[in-house]
Amino acid sequence: MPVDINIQAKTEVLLEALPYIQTFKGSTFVVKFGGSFMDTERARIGVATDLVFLATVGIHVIVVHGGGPAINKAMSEALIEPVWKNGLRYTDERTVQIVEKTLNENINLSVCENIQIQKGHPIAVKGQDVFRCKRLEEDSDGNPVDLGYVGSITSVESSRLKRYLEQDYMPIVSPIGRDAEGQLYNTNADTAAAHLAAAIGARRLVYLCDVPGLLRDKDDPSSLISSISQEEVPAMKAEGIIGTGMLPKVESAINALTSGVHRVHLIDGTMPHSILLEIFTDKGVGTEIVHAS
Ligand SMILES: Nc1ncnc2c1ncn2[C@@H]1O[C@H](COP(=O)(O)OP(=O)(O)O)[C@@H](O)[C@H]1O
Ligand SMILES: CC(=O)N[C@@H](CCC(=O)OP(=O)(O)O)C(=O)O
Repeated sequence: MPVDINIQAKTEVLLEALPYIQTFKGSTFVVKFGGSFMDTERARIGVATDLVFLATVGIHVIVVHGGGPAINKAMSEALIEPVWKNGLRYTDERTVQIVEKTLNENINLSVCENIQIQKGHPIAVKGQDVFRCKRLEEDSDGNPVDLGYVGSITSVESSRLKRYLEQDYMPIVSPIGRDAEGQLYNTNADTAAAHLAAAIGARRLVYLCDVPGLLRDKDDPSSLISSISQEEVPAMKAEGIIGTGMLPKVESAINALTSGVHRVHLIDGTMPHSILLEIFTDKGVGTEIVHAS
């Protein structure tokens, strides 16, 4: 009887995934779900399916979501003009209320709903119950900045998240912090995800964005860099290859790697099932940033 090529190819895909599934079973992955592509239903459902797949094969998944475009929209409705400095939103008293409401009441619940539709077990977690912050006073180069209620994360209270993981929930966390007095702070979601990955001892940190990964020329999708070591990053920054948008991801990636995360992935969240293709195939589809050798 002739062998069905289709069945053989499908079998090969499943078998290629087996060693990865065996290796990652019981590990923790932190996945940052960027706001830039959340408005596409296909992407939202595709990402949710992949996350539920990871959880079903025994990987503990924590999602940190963004929501920049939704915050812009809510600010515009409140007649507030967004102001950005080095990729961070200037956040006054009214804006921090809008950020909190948009992220916790709108985006977070929508991400939970999509996970639930795919038969996963999400649990909504307000970032202010996890991230301890102080006012951000310096940028990443050490220069003084005044961004209002933008927070710098000082610690992560991970015990609640660990408990949720033990109970097989998938925590969905917003990027908001608070200080000891209860003041809320807006934090960059990329930075929050990296702090969380480091604190929880994650094996992988995955950034989902709206580009194929780190590109040598950001306007040319074919210039994808498949793998780099953290020690190559300073030269790429100096050459101007890593620009606004990618900068917080790559800088946070380095901090996470330095704090014990094994590997960081930058992948295209709009590409159908990019998470599965990156994690469970030999070649991957995005960029991986690995420890200095
Ligand atoms: N070298 C680079 N490779 C890829 N993207 C880059 C690069 N430098 C800057 N970028 C920009 O970073 C953006 C991704 O970051 P961002 O818009 O903040 O996404 P998100 O909101 O999903 O976190 C890309 O859309 C791209 O414009
Ligand atoms: C301080 C700061 O800039 N916070 C971000 C928080 C949301 C975020 O990071 O969302 P994305 O991942 O979609 O960009 C903001 O206000 O937009």
